[in-house]
Amino acid sequence: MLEGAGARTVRFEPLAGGDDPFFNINTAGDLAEAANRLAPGVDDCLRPGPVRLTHEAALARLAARPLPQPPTTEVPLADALGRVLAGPVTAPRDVPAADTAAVDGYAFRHGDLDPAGGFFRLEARLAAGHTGEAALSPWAAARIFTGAVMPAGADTVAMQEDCASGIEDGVSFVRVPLSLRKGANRRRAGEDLTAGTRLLEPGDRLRPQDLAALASIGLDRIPVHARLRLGLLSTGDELLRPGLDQPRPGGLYDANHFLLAGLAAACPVTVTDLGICGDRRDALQLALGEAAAAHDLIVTSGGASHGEEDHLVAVLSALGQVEILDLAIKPGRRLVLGRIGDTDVIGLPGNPVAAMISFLLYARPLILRRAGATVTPPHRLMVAAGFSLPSRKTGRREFHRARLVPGPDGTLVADLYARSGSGLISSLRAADGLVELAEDVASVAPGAPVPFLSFAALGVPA
Ligand SMILES: Nc1nc2c(c(=O)[nH]1)N[C@H]1C(S)=C(S)[C@@H](COP(=O)(O)OP(=O)(O)OC[C@H]3O[C@@H](n4cnc5c(N)ncnc54)[C@H](O)[C@@H]3O)O[C@H]1N2
Ligand code: MOO
Repeated sequence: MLEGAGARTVRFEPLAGGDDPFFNINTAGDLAEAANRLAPGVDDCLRPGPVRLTHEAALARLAARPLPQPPTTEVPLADALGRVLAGPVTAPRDVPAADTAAVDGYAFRHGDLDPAGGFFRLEARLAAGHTGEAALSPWAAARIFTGAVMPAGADTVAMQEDCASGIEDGVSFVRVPLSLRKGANRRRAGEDLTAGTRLLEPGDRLRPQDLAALASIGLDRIPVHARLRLGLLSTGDELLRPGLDQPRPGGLYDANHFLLAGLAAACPVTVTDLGICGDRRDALQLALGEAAAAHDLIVTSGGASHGEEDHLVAVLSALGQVEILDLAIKPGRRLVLGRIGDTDVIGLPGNPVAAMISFLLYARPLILRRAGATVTPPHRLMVAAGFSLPSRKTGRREFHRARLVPGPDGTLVADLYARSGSGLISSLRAADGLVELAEDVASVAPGAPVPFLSFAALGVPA
C-alpha cells in the first residue's frame, strides 16, 4: 500500500492482535509510531523526507485513480451546455440537406452561360424555406435568395449586385457576369456534415458550437452523464463568512469558498456549500462523514499540512482511505486525496493562491474524469519572458502568476506579479494565467520563450 516516492497511502492492514485497520496520524509522534508499525524496509516512505512527487507523476497518479462510472441520463438540447456526452453522436442526414444558394441573386445552369452570352429568361422566384420548384428550363435563370434550395438543373448563382435585370417584350430577363466559375455561390448538400459522420464522442463536453451541430441534425434528447454532487468545505478556526460573521481579531473571511465554488461551477457538478469547519478533529469527522453520504466529491481547503491543527489526514484515514501527495511544485506543495465509500475527497491547501492552482492543475481533471469527461492537457502557449530569473532553484516545478502584454513587435510577453506570497488574492486577479517553469530550468533570460498556461485554458470561467 505504500505507493512510491512522495505519496503515502495511510490505510494499514490489521496488525497481529489488533482490530483497528486504520491508524490515525495527528502528530509527529503518531507518524513515528506509524512508521514503526510498518513492515521493515518500507518505513522511510512514511517519514517526511526530501523525496517529493513530480508534477507529471502526480498527474499520472490522478489519471490512474480508479473512479466509479458516473450515471447517465438524457437532457433536452437546451440544457446540454457544458454537460458530458454519454454516447457517440452520428449525423443521421446531410447538413445542409440539399444544395442551396449562398447569396441573394440568380441561379442558372453554368453550361448555358457562354451560349446565352450571360442573358437568361427569368422564370421562378425561390425564397429560403420553400421547396417544390420544378427543374429549371433550358436557358432560364431563377431569382433566388440566400439559403433557398437550388432548382434542379441549376449549379451556379450570380450575386444580385453583379447582375442587371429588366423586362423586354413582356419577358423578364437577367444578365449575369460571364466570368463566374461553375458552382460559384452554391452550398453543396452535406458540405458541413455528411450522413454517417461521427461528430461527437462519449466523454466530450458540449460547447456552444457542439450544441449548434446537434441542433443542425435535429437532435433534442441528448445522452449525458449526470451532474456530480460536489460539496465544498472550508476548514480553519480563523474563518468567517461574509454576511454571517462580524470581523474579529484573529479572524479571516473565507475567500476560498467563493473562489472554489466559482471554479467548480465551470465543471459538470452541482455545488453544495458545506460551510466552515473549525480545527477540531471530531467536528471534521462528523462533517465529512455526513457530507460523504450525500456527495460524489468533496473538496476541502486548509488543514491539510503537518500542523497539530491539521486534522484532515487523520480524519480521512479514520473514515476511509487517504493518500498524501507531497509535490515538488510551488505553490501548492501538498494535495490530500481521500475516499469515503464511493466519495472522493480532495484536500487542497488553505492559501488561496495554492488552493486555486491546485484546484486547476489536479482537482479539476479529477472532477472532470469522474464526471465521465475525456481530459486533455491544457495548451501551453510559448510567450516571451518579460522578467529575468538569473538563478533558480531546480528540482521543482513552479507556476508563476503572470499577465500577458503585447511586446514591441506584437509578440506576447509574460510579466510576473511583483510579489509571490501564496495568500495574495490580488495576484490571482491581476494574472491572465501561469508561467510554468520546469524542474530543470536553472535560469530565465528576458525575452526567452516560456510556457504559459492561460486561465481560460485551465477552465477558469470568464
Ligand atoms: N511547517 C510547515 N508549515 C507550513 C508548510 C510546511 O510545509 N511546513 N506549508 C505551508 C504552505 S506552502 C501552505 S499552502 C499551508 C498549507 O496548509 P493547510 O493546507 O493546512 O492550510 P491552513 O494552514 O489551514 O491555511 C493556510 C493559510 O491559508 C489561509 N486560509 C485557509 N483557509 C482559507 C480560506 N477558506 N479563505 C482564505 N484563507 C484561508 C489560512 O488562514 C492560512 O493563512 O501551510 C503552510 N505551512
Ligand atoms: O505551497 Mo503552499 O501550498 O504554496 O501556499
